Amino acid sequence: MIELKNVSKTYNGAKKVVENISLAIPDGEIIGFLGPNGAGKTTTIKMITGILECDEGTISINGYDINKNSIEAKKQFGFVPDNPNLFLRLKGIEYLNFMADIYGVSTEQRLNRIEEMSRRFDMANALGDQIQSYSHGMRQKIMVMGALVHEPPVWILDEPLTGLDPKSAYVLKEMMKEHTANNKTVFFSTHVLDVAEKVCDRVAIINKGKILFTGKLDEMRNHFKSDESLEKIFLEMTENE
Ligand SMILES: Nc1ncnc2c1ncn2[C@@H]1O[C@H](COP(=O)(O)OP(=O)(O)OP(=O)(O)O)[C@@H](O)[C@H]1O
Repeated sequence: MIELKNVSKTYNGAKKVVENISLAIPDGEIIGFLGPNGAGKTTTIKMITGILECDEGTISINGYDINKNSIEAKKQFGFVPDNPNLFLRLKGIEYLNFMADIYGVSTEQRLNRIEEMSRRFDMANALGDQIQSYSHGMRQKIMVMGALVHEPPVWILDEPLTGLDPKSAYVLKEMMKEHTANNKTVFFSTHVLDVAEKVCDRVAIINKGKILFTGKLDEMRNHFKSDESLEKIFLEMTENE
């Protein structure tokens, strides 16, 4: 469970790019964070994960405040950033062991977990190579594997499906479903409506830093039909596919 209460953020004291957001992201459902480019998705995710501090409001993850009890809060989640070009000089396996070390995963647990994820993502033969030799999709997959190696209850993923080949996207979607079937949390951002429609149980729609809608997808469609400004955003997100 992730809870945001009255969260706001400005960069350099300028206009608020996130304005008074309140959101409850429950367990047991895949929640899509949907909005056009520049809407404030990444900024919000950076505040949830403690990379940025919010100017106002509070954020908690499974009850731990990300700013007041940050270590406990950070143990609760795995985070996949939108840019997978990180730790490029490490070999895949070195990166996974590094992440497992940070989160105190035992040797036996990490072996099982790495074996399972590399089989599902078809990465077993690449783990001995440096990440800089990987394709974009492979870099994304190793980031996902690193984020999930400690089996966090809460998954936070920023545009995780962009650039993944169809098979890997399918695998990740299946993993998200399995995770929420175990009553855990999956929160991921996308600017592509089609992705949200294929994966999410519920969506939260953000535009210009404000939450415009939260609810189920069929409710969203009805909402779009009856609201001109939402319809415009809907079109923008469809065009971005
Ligand atoms: N470091 C920064 N300094 C100043 N403004 C920023 C900074 N980072 C983001 N912004 C601005 O904040 C707004 C929200 O950006 P953000 O990256 O959160 O949007 P987003 O919804 O994730 O977009 P995208 O889908 O393009 O990634 C944008 O107007 C962006 O230009």
